[in-house]
Amino acid sequence: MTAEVRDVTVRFGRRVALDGVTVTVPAGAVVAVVGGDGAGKTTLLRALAREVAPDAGTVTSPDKNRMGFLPAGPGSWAALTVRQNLDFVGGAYGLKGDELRSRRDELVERCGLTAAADRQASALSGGMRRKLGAAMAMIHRPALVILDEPSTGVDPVSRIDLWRMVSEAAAQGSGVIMSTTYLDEAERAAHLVVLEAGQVLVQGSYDEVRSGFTGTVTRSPDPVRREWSWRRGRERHEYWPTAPEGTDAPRVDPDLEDIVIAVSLARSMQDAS
Ligand SMILES: Nc1ncnc2c1ncn2[C@@H]1O[C@H](COP(=O)(O)OP(=O)(O)OP(=O)(O)O)[C@@H](O)[C@H]1O
Repeated sequence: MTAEVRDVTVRFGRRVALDGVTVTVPAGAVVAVVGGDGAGKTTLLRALAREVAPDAGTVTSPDKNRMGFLPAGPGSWAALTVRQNLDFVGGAYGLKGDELRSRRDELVERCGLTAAADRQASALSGGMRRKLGAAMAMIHRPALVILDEPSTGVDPVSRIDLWRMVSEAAAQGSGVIMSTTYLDEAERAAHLVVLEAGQVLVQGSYDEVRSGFTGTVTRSPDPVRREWSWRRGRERHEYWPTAPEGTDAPRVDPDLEDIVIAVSLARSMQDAS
């Protein structure tokens, strides 16, 4: 195990950002954290990076110099070029000379920024800047890589670069935890954690999450209970915690998006009742 939060609660004033959350990041694995706005993703990552102290529970993570953290903000210095940003953080982590240069050049190439290597970070697109920030978090091959929405704003082709970097870091033994709003991306992770309102709704491998899902999802242009339905393409999907009633709409094999929405709907209906 590389890092873990166990029964962690974090409060900001009266707001509970994390409520009894337990998540483990194994060495060599990628853990994806998904959840809506305000679900607690950033707080979970900041707790692991030891930027927020828990009000209850325990956080186990490596020393600061064995972690790499891409925060929710820009994650790089606007006035420095791509190469200078990487040199600066690499140097801060003790890399120097040829080792630093070759690791920097490798990462510049991996994240598709070779043509932009001498451009200031302020002149990069939002997506390029996220990739640079992710590269900066990995330059020293840390035991734990923490990435807060590295792929937000990154185009679909560049997301492949980013995913390759993340997979390589895990293949070399780092534990990686990243938040993402893209559920297809989360499906690729070894382990996924779905947060809502500071609590873990479900977690496990994609197969575990799928096999633990109960109920039925149907599809039709006209759902029977609109409040239990959501748009998917031209139709709507509808969740039935037990068997469907009053419809012979075809069933669908739910993907992660269906599962996350269905489980959140069930939770919010339960809270409302
Ligand atoms: N520094 C803070 N001070 C006060 N409240 C905070 C602070 N940080 C987070 N919160 C609150 O804690 C809750 C969880 O926030 P967090 O940023 O962890 O969620 P998130 O899942 O990352 O959301 P988003 O995707 O919108 O960033 C929210 O209600 C948020 O308003």
